[in-house]
Amino acid sequence: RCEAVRMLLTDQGQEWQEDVVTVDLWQKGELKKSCLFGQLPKFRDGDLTLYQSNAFLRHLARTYGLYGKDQREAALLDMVNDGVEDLRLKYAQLIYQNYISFADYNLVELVRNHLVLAPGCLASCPLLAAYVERVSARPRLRTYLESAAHRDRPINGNGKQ
Ligand SMILES: N[C@@H](CCC(=O)N[C@@H](CS)C(=O)NCC(=O)O)C(=O)O
Repeated sequence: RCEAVRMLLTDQGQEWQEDVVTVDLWQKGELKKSCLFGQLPKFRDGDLTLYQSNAFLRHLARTYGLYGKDQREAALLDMVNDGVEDLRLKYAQLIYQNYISFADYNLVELVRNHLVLAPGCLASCPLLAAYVERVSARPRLRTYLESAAHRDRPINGNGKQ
């Protein structure tokens, strides 16, 4: 959420100071309570404090003459930036909520078969093991994988399972 701000400031030859918030500090809750919408990032320019990263960008755009030459251009730039925000929200959904494809089901199914035959086979592959765990833990999938329908279904047609 801050990277476009960093890019803008860098390209405009500006310097800034950052306070990096650790997950531990955030989880204590006090800072969250102090934030206007309960979220970071927070931006300070002199005595002006802002929340909402697009507001930071707009403020900096006004400061450094990056908001078009008149109201009409500013309106067009707002339109483009709102389009970028829509895309960012879809990106966030992909990364945080729906980061899986059909190939994941196919791979996890095959790796799980190996685990039935050789339960320790991923011992030296912690990343792969964690990935299989993560996909298998998706709520609907987990219920299915734990069901008798799945557990009792033979894996191999020749009985070698
Ligand atoms: N619309 C806000 C979104 C801010 C946001 O999503 N912040 C996240 C981190 S990127 C956050 O503070 N998450 C912690 C929480 O909600 O408790 C912006 O553009 O600044």
